Amino acid sequence: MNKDSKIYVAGHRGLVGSAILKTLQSKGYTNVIGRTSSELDLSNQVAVQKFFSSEKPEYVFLAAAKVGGIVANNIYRADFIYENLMIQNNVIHQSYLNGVKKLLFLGSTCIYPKDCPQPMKEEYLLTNTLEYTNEPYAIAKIAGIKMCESYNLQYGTNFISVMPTNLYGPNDNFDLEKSHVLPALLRKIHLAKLLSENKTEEVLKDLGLKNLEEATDYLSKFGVTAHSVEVWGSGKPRREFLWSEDMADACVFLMEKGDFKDIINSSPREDAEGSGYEIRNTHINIGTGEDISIKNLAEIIKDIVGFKGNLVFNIDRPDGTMRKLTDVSKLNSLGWKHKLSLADGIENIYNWYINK
Ligand SMILES: NC(=O)C1=CN([C@@H]2O[C@H](COP(=O)(O)OP(=O)(O)OC[C@H]3O[C@@H](n4cnc5c(N)ncnc54)[C@H](OP(=O)(O)O)[C@@H]3O)[C@@H](O)[C@H]2O)C=CC1
Ligand SMILES: C[C@H]1O[C@H](OP(=O)(O)OP(=O)(O)OC[C@H]2O[C@@H](n3cnc4c(=O)[nH]c(N)nc43)[C@H](O)[C@@H]2O)[C@@H](O)[C@@H](O)C1=O
Repeated sequence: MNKDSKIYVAGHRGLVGSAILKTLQSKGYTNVIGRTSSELDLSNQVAVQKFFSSEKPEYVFLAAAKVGGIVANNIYRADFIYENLMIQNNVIHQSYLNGVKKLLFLGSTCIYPKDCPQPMKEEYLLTNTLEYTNEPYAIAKIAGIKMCESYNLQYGTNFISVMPTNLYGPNDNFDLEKSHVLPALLRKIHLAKLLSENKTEEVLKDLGLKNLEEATDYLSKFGVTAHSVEVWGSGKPRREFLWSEDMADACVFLMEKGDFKDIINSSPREDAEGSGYEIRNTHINIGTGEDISIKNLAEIIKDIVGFKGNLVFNIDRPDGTMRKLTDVSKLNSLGWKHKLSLADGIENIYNWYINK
């Protein structure tokens, strides 16, 4: 990518897209474009066709998607598979038709089997059954990986798929029901602390409500009181967390590196001799290679926020996959490693949240 190359960041207001935009701008890229979902609905084939043929981006970061935590994935199953397939089909296909030089597709580590050997290597894709709570989303992401691979093989495109671990950072979704664990726990524990200190005005401001009774009623649905905070599941599942700006740095690093073939270790497939299908690994993991139990995560957040009450584990809520630790040796061997520790990241995001 040259500093004046036309770069389209799809989903530039989201957690990852906003971090990619910031990283590109700080590195001196001057021709970065974005569209909100109301300006350009990426699930609309005609609108995406018009956008690509008029704007002709040279590079594409595909960070627009229907995203949510375990419960959102489990409830809105149709929306997660439909919207993600539509968005990625439109953007990947138009990128091919319009001669995009390089595209980076963001998948997720939920593409790996539910009981995957740990740490999860790239080659474990499609070796066993998926976790049920996010199966529709994972199937859409696998379709995206296979789409990039297939276009590379058939049309000689330069499309890379990356599989990030659980991410967090500025511009995350803090909805108490639909968000991921880290922003949800941070907000719940923060609100419980405010309740315990009788900071009514701040509680109402955070929730956008008018009276304390309404607020306590609402918070009780999420197990948030002045004395305790509900944590979903058993607390035993382990997750790996990466700061969104480290994620963005890895994405830009990979886009600045050579062709996808230089990045994704190519080696002949044993089962594809003579077919022309010669790329074994289709994607690359992005993570820290370190994980933590949800119970420990909640305790760290509690310490950082300064809440003195209890954590209550609600086993009527799903645990999901018990462990999904990424093997990041491929990414590390290319020369990239994450910078921010989880404790520093939680401090950062808590400061961001209370000052936003
Ligand atoms: N968050 C995480 O922990 C993880 C995320 N990922 C992947 O990373 C990528 C980015 O996720 P994240 O930043 O967290 O998601 P966010 O929900 O924060 O942002 C997604 C963005 O996508 C845009 N978008 C959604 N639907 C449409 C549409 N129909 N048309 C146009 N734009 C649309 C939204 O735009 P607007 O704001 O304008 O409405 C939004 O800004 C996704 O592919 C996700 O699957 C992977 C692993 C973990
Ligand atoms: C990134 C990844 O994110 C999703 O998968 P997930 O990792 O299971 O998502 P999660 O962050 O929502 O939960 C992680 C763990 O944490 C527990 N947990 C405790 N208390 C809360 C809580 O208050 N909220 C949430 N959301 N989870 C909680 C929760 O029960 C689970 O055991 C995919 O659907 C898919 O989107 C995907 O790719």
